[in-house]
Amino acid sequence: MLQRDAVIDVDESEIPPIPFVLAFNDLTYNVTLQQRFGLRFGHSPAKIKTLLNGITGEAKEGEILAILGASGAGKSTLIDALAGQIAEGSLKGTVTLNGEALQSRLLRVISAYVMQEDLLFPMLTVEETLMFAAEFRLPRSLSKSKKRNRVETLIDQLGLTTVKNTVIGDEGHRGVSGGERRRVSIGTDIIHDPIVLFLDEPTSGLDSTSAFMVVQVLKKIARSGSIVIMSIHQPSGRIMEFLDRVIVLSSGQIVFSDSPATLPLFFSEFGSPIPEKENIAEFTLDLIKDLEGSPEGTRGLVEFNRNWQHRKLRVSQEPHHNSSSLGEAINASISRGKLVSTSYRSIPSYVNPWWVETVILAKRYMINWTRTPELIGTRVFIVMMTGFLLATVYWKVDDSPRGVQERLSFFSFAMATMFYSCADGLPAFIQERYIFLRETAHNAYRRSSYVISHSLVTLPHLFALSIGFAATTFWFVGLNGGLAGFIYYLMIIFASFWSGCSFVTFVSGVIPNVMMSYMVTFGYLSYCLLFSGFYVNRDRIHLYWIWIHYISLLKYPYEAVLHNEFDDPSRCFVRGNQVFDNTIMEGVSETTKAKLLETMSGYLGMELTESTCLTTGSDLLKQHGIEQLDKWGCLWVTLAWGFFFRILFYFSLLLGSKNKRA
Ligand SMILES: Nc1ncnc2c1ncn2[C@@H]1O[C@H](COP(=O)(O)OP(=O)(O)OP(=O)(O)O)[C@@H](O)[C@H]1O
Repeated sequence: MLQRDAVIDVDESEIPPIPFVLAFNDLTYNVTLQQRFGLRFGHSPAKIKTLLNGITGEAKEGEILAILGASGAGKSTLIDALAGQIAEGSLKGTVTLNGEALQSRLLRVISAYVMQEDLLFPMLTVEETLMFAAEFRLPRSLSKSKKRNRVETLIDQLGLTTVKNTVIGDEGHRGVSGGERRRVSIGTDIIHDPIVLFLDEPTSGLDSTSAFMVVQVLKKIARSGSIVIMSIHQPSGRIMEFLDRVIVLSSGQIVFSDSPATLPLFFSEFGSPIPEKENIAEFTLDLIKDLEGSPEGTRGLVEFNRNWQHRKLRVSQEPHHNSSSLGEAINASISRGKLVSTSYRSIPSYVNPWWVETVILAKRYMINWTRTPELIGTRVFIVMMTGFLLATVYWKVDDSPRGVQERLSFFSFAMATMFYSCADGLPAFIQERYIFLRETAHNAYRRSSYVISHSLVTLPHLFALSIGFAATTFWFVGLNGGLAGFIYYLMIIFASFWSGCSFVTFVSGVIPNVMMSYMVTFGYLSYCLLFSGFYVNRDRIHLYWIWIHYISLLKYPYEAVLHNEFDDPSRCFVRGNQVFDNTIMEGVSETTKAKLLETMSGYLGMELTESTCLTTGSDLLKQHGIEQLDKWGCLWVTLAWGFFFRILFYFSLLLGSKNKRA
């Protein structure tokens, strides 16, 4: 239940603000370094590396707490520790919000974590991107118009009004600028108006103006009643002015923790005054680097900071903020218009039922997909071009022994086309996988909804491709079975597309690297082709490789089309006349021919004439070892492979998205 609209008329000045205070005490995080296998004998003791060492501090509502430090100082680790991204048990110390320990379920509702990468659908506009985020994260009870209002407010807050109808863009499509993209990315994470916002280097990769604008937006967000905690590498002087508190880290230890305005005094008392006109952040980081290189290290500075903190505590008259409970603070903040449900403790894990999630996901996919006509066009072109080539190369194949051979090779190539043409989806699947990881990290939707919607949206497209390919090849190649044969041929092509694309989707779920997934896909599909039964008959495959024959995705559709082609008992492929026309009989005397005819008739148990059928379609199927499954069995198994890989895809997403640090 969302409260903003119910309390919109409350006079905010009447409600005493109860600030949120996030406190962390003595955070310590150690990791055991992996020992490499070497040539040394005996056990070498496991090495422990301390990434965070006794970190204590606090962050308050309305303020930005920035974590500074050189590369490797532990900034991201500290953000992860505060954001609950380190598995329980590995992190020592406490993190509390107004005195209450932050459980991961509570964190998921009241916080947001903005990662460094901007993982967004490239062909959606800024407004659409935020609207979909609203559909996933705002309660279902909230009307569409209220969700739209929230998006409009956010667009305004993020300074994106002028580009709200511009697409995000990528390498191949012009879109919003890098700074704007970063702000959209932040927007998708804060759509639910979080109390605590964590950002890992939100300004990295941006020019100074864009970085400044991002921090300006963060300041606005903090002022609207949130705690903003971010890591930042080297802030400019202008950005430093926006920061309320700064924690400077060196090798996982705090070397400074206070308002940035006190940095000059701090360093002056430490004995290293900051020269005038020097960038404070740059000076700080350079000094730390120098100290880290000295034999003493930063020990002196750590100690000096500890004394500085004690002195400050003694002098400070500030009342302690943790006096009000989290519940009181949240109620007060809801009254002031914060978009948090009063039932935040019992909020369901997902805001929508699975079928709504499936529909929203499908809609988003379709919008993004239909805006990349070049990708759709390339795939259609490749499939249709292959169909056209096959139709012309195998034009009206006859039933002679050579024609039979050509039919077999046509089927083998045609079925492999379905699988290879699915591989073009690999990069897109992999890119989308990262968006999926980001969104499911905060329970935007169920993994199962994603898998279902992903499967459903591909079906119409695969069906259209199947019709195109089947229509171009069936009649021109002269395949058997009339309309019923065509319908079956269409079904098996569709089933092949389905199983091939399911396999490719599964690979993209397991291997996040594009090149590696291409290699695995093509490697596996070439083994499928080799063991499909076309190159080597089943009865000629060695026993130790026979299992590949059975897991070959191509075996079943290949056998299916052969059944469709050769099952007809009225068709004959070798007649008696072909025996006599054969060049083997050239120069053979009529007496010998008559003798031979008599012997063969005796062998066959019937009179051999020129019209006697010597090889029927079922003989051909037997010769090629295709007798284990009938045509419908082959179709069902092909379809079942598709479902099997979709289920594996689901499990790969389930296991692959447990992304907390150990
Ligand atoms: N699982 C791990 N095992 C061993 N060392 C680790 C592990 N995770 C992080 N580290 C090390 O801990 C240190 C701190 O890492 P962290 O990513 O927090 O640094 P950072 O200050 O955010 O750096 P950057 O600005 O480059 O992102 C680094 O030296 C890193 O190599």
